[in-house]
Amino acid sequence: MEQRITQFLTKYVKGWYFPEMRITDVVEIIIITFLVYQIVVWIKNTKAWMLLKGITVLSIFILLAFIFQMHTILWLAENAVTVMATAAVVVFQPELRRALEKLGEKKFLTSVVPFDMNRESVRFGDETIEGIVSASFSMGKVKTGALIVVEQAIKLTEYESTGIKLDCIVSKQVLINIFEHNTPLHDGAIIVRGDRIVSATCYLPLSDNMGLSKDLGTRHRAAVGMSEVSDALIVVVSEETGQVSVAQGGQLTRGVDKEELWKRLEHIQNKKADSAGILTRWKGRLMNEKKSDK
Ligand SMILES: Nc1ncnc2c1ncn2[C@@H]1O[C@H](COP(=O)(O)OP(=O)(O)OP(=O)(O)O)[C@@H](O)[C@H]1O
Repeated sequence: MEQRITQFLTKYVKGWYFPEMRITDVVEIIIITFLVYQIVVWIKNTKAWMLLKGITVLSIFILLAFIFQMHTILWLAENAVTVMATAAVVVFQPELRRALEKLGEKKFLTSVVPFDMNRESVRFGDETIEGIVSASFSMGKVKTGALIVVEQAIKLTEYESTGIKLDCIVSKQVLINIFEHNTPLHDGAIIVRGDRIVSATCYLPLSDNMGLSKDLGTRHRAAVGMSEVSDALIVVVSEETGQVSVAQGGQLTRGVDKEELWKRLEHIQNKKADSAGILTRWKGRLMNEKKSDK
């Protein structure tokens, strides 16, 4: 294979210099390309994008200082590097944690190392999707605000504990009832794990993403914040406009329609839930719990 590549190159691209290439070099290039791409996507989707812009401006400034031999500025820059690197790690701790968690989620890792062999094949049923979609749009019609967090692989126990514990099957009626104005559970977010609502009135972390539209209030900021620190999909219904939006991976898609929301939920539906979850908590329907009327 390697010989054939070399022969081809020497035959058709004469006069060019090609260092000897082994298969491992090709694999290495592919891995590095993939890593660089992932880092660029990560930077683009987090506040690291702002940092990158700042670093670029600073680098240009230092380059100018170097060209014009401004020794004091160069000395300051040299000594500030370690402090700035430490500060960046502290500031970007949530993003770095999220990036490492994401690495652990990757399918290739689980296919190489079978960590969880007894996994469920479906995270939640179609009735749950139906319940979330129809409740969201019904609430949107009458401008009832709602915040629904659909948990994925990363367990949201720390956020669950900020709210009131629940244990009931997701249905359109239950969701509408929870978010009804002036009821004890309407404030904050609910967390959906599998087919069940496990907590209501939960407090979510607010995003400090400067790029978010200024007309968005704390409900939408909380949705984006939650999606920055976890892999959850968050459905937001605006009390002001009745619009249904979806936050995932730090990105907010505003004004989705029924089909789009259904597709987004369906996309995460078939990602497998981990076996530990199955052992410690039941997420599906109990024998005597019937499907709700739609
Ligand atoms: N950190 C949070 N965690 C969970 N829920 C929150 C959080 N912050 C605000 N909320 C919810 O959002 C409501 C306030 O929404 P606000 O009007 O500020 O946001 P908004 O994004 O403009 O949404 P809307 O379009 O519905 O008005 C609160 O009553 C509360 O239910």
